[in-house]
Parts: sequence; structure tokens; C-alpha cells
Amino acid sequence: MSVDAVAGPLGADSEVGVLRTVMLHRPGDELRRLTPRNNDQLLFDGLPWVDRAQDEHDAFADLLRGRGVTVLLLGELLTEAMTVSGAARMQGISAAVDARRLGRSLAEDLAQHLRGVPAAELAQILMAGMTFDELLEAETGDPQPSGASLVRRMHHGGDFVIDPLPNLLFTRDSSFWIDDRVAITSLALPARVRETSLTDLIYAFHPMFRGVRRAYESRTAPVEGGDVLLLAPGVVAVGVGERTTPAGAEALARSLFEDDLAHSVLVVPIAQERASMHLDTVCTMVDTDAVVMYPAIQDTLSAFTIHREDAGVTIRGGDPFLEAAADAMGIGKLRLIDTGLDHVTAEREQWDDGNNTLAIAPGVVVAYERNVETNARLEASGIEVLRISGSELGSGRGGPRCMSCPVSRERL
Ligand SMILES: NC(=[NH2+])NCCC[C@H](N)C(=O)O
Repeated sequence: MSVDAVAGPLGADSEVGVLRTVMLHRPGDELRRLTPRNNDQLLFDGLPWVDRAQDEHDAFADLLRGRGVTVLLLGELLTEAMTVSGAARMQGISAAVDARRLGRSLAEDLAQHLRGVPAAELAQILMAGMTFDELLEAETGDPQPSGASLVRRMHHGGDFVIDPLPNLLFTRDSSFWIDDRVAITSLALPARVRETSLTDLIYAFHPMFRGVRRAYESRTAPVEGGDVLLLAPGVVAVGVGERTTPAGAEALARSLFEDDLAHSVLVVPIAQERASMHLDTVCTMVDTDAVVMYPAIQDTLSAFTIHREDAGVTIRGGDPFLEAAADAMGIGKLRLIDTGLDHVTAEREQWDDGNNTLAIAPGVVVAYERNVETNARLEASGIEVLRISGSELGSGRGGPRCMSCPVSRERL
């Protein structure tokens, strides 16, 4: 992949500017690790049929390419970064070898083994993880493992020495762009924490991203990309619930103000539950001045607005979200596309990510085909809906927005 593979200047200042380049992750062997015993912990609601999930994902990527979007794949970027940079390899290995869990002896054996593995294979291991048995089998060419690891003896061969990362599929959460900078997030749950070591490595070492500056560098508290909506240039909404914490939202706001990336941050409380794990599961932008939203929260969604002032910040609390947003965006009204659904249909389609649309231009969105009613209402309001199937992809509870990280959008 060459440096000029990115179409358009890096970065984005909105949710809806014409999409030029996007980072996706084609689901791979990390999904084959899911079992009925570990799927809850790994944040999947079922066991996807992996081949079909890959087909669905390929169709998603092809649809985007057909609309002129350059698609970057996380797995390829990871391999390329570790091919050109030894430091990238070291960083990936050190994030994957958890000495606290493995003990010193096994940690040393594992790190030694990984240092000898070629970049493409190492990328696979970092994404799909590794079991005790796989390590033992792979070590045959290495100098003999020390044999002094109690941890090795006491673990089952099918246990993981490196945990798999099935949620890499949701590239939205582990990094996001704002203006011409990239923010590596800080993921809240143990199953996902290591994902950011991979996005960090890609943006630090892949030649395509040389010289790119960072936002939210302190990463002091949890912020996940699914909670961050670029409502308009300078105006950012941040959901606070199961993932992003109040401290995360506060730290992000402060950092965006300091870097002059925003003047207003709307902090939006959402229910702390699985169905609404991120703000983008209940609300996404479909046009420069329009959102689609889960009907059950339309009347109650509110926001604290943090404004940057000359002398510091002001915080206004408890305003209805749509009004606070329109105010900060400097528009008369933020249109709500009312899906008008009865509460059972609305609840079912929210669960299946009907509100999780990816805009590829103002008024043009990608959505799961299964959310028939939501899509019909979007179209009735003049939004063009490009449908993809997600019967298998959806088992991780994420739709087109969750599965995409816009790397370049035309500025509004
Ligand atoms: N931006 C999003 N809504 N991402 C969806 C993430 C789903 C993933 N299984 C998780 O629980 O973390």
C-alpha cells in the first residue's frame, strides 16, 4: 500500500462530509475463537458464522469502494507497519505479552518466540491471539522453552497466552479523527483494552500516517469512539454511559479546547446498558442538520454543554439534546428524523443497530437491510439508504458506523 493511497487530506470535521477514505477491519480468525463459554466476556451476543460474516463485510467494503471511497484494512496496515518498522513490532509484542498474567518465565519465552515471527504472521497473532498449545507447537524451531513455567503446567492447552480481539471489527471505537488529528482512545472493558495498542502502532509507524499529530494524548480516562459524534466543525457530542466515563468526557473536552479542535462539547448521558453501549447505538447524523434517533429516548435525551470561554470553561446542564446541539452548531434546528415506530419494532431495530448509520455524504447513509421500518422512514424523509446485510456481522452488536473509522472526509 503506498503513501498516496489515502484519498483526500487526512481527517474529518463532521459526521457527514463526503467520505474519501475509511479504515475497516475484515473479520478474521479472531472471530473463530468465540465459544459459548467466552462470548459474553468477549462482548458478542452469539457465535457468528465467520465465512458469512466475511462475505457480508466484503460486500460492505465493495459498496463503499463503488461510491469512490478508499478502503484501508486494519490487518493490512498492521502488517505493513510492522514490516517497515522493528520498533512497531516491539510495541505490538510488548503490549501482547502480559507478564503479570503469564509469569516471568512464560512471558520471556513468548516474547522470544514472537520476536522471531515474520510481520504478517505476527499481525495475525496480535489480532487472533494464541493458545498455550499453539505456542508449544510453534516453539519447535526456537531454543527450547525454559520448562520452568508453573503457569504453563497449570493451564489448559486451549487457554489463551494472548487473548483474541474479536471487537477489532468495530474500528470506530479504538481511534477517531478530528480535524487533521487522530485520537487513540482509551477503551473501558478488559476485552478491548489491547485494541488501542494496535491502532497506536499503525498511526505511529505506518508511512501513510507519518507526521500526523495526535488529539487526546493524555488518555487519562475511558473514551470510546462510538460515543464521539462530530456534530459540526468545532462542535462535538460525547456520550457518557457504559463506556465513556464523566472523567473521560471532561478530559476529552479539555484536550480538544487546548488543541483548538472544538469550542463546544455536549456531554450526553445515555443508559448504562448493553443495548446502548455507545451514543452511536441510539443516535447518528444522517445530514448536516439531521439525526436519526431511537424513539424511546427522543423526549428525554439531554446534554451538558461545555463551552470554551476566554477565561476558562462554562458548563450548562440539563438542556434537551436537540436544542443544545442546534444552539452549539449555530443552526436554527437540528432535524430529528422521526421513525415514528411502535415501541416493540423500535426496540428491536435499535438492538439491531438501525440507528447506527454511516453517512458517506450529506443525506446518504449505509444501514443494515434488516431494519426495514427504520430504513423506510429514513427514505420517506429524503435520506438515501444504501443497504448491507449484517445477519452475521450484527452478532457483535455493531452496525455500519461502529464498523468504520473515517480517515478522510471532505470538510464541510
Ligand atoms: N461504536 C459502537 N457502537 N461499537 C459497537 C461495539 C460492539 C462491541 N461488541 C462492544 O461491545 O464493544
